[in-house]
Amino acid sequence: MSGKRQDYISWDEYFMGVAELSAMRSKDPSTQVGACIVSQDNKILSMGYNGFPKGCPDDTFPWEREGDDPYETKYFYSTHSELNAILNYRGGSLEGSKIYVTLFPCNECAKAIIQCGIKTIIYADDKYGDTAAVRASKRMLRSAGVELKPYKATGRKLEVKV
Ligand SMILES: O=c1ccn([C@H]2C[C@H](O)[C@@H](COP(=O)(O)O)O2)c(=O)[nH]1
Ligand SMILES: [Zn+2]
Repeated sequence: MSGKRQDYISWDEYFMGVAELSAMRSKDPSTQVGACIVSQDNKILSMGYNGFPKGCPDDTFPWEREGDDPYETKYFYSTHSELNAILNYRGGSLEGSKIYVTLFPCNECAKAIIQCGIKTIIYADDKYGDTAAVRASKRMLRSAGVELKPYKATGRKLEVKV
């Protein structure tokens, strides 16, 4: 046999795969989200997943979605995957980069994405697409000229042995 392998994964499969793998680090019992920021020349710049900030332990802060008191729900505390990926970056500017996300970014993440100069979003799931938060997100992103690309799933199962 000669020549290169033919069944290697595509760039999109690679980066969405990294976003999916990042999501597997999330402790959120209902929705695990992962993000992978990539340069224009396909270098991985940063990654993130949804979770509580440093110093806010996973075992003492609440993971509940609902409750009489919002103080005891996760929403006040969880840092979204996209924001974590942006904040995790230590290299300078993210201007012109792309972000692969397993879930379409909310309005707060959209603001951060726009302001740090990310120009393309490749997203897998859009399960909250009908909510005001995601509609507002799309409104801002479109207005700011950020390209929104649904990820075209290939159905390939990526297996890693660890
Ligand atoms: O843009 C987003 C939107 C949401 N997330 C995180 C925040 C939460 O941890 C979960 C959503 O939980 P639900 O139980 O599905 O409401 O997803 C994010 O990381 N990025
Ligand atoms: Zn968000």
